[in-house]
Amino acid sequence: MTDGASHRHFYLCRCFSTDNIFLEEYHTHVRFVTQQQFTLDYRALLSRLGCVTEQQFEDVLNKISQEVDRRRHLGVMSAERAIAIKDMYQPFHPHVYHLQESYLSPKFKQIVEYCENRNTSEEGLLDLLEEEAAVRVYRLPVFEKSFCDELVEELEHFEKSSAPKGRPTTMNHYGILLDELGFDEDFITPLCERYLYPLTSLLYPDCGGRCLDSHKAFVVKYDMNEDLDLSYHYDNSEVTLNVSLGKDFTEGNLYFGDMKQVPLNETECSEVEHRVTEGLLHRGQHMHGALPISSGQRWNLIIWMRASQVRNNLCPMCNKRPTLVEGEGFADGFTKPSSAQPSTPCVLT
Ligand SMILES: O=C(O)CCC(=O)C(=O)O
Ligand SMILES: [Fe+2]
Repeated sequence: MTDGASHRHFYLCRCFSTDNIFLEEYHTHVRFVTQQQFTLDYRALLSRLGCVTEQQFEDVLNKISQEVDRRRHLGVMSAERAIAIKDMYQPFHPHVYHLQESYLSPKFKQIVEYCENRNTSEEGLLDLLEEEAAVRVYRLPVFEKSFCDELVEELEHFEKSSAPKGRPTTMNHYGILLDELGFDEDFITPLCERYLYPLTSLLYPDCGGRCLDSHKAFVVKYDMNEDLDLSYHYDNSEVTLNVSLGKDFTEGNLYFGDMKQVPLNETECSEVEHRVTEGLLHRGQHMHGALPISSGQRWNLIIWMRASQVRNNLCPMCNKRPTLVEGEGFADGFTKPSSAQPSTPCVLT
């Protein structure tokens, strides 16, 4: 990452163990600090959503307790899995772990080259991009098809192996955490630094697009017998890239509403199609979800890109100044101000 960010220490916000706990059955996110607070805040709402009996409420409390437990141990468990994977897993296509120019679509490289020129402008870049699929959601070619096929083959091979596997996010059950599998250093980090940040700098200067310094990368998978869709949410990112890798699928469009501050009843959604090899760039706080696929299998590469300078002021998940707690690796992208760090301000325009 820029300024040697990979050697920096990153943190989580304390809200990670209390906020945004997703209750699948009720398609809603909740906050749990104490049972008393939770009952007061959510009993009536949950009962309107169908959680009526004592037993149902008890089940909800148990689910929350399991999720909180999972989150508390997540960093350590993930680091342990990464070590075990390195130890026992034999990659099928070892070369896909190292980003090469030949994996990238020539048009993508041309767009990035444009961004690196001296006389660039957002307008000039928008002319080169495929389309603005929804407000400030940009479509662009990213990979060559042959690379997408090999990457999915690699991921399927990993899925079938006996190596330990984590869950990409609280909301996705199926998919792969790419840092655990060893994609960070030679693939995701160079993809971000060399290719994506020049783009985000021009497209999202107001959301930290010029000072992105860490990421969380994962692959989500939808299958007729597994997850079909994804509920409406915002990401734990400043800017997200979502690339369709295949395989064959029908439906499963993304839909975008408004920024998370806008009330739902004032929101109109627009649907955006996934096209294999192409990526969609969007603001992390732009609410979105995925419609169910109606056949096949859909794999997407998701990169949540984060700007410590933005999130250090306001945690995007609890909307408060973050209270830092220790985490592993890039954690959730928060940093402690330190005199040892260069203090070039990231200007938000
Ligand atoms: O299924 C998709 O394409 C969207 C996934 C997504 O929004 C996420 O994982 O944050
Ligand atoms: Fe998302």
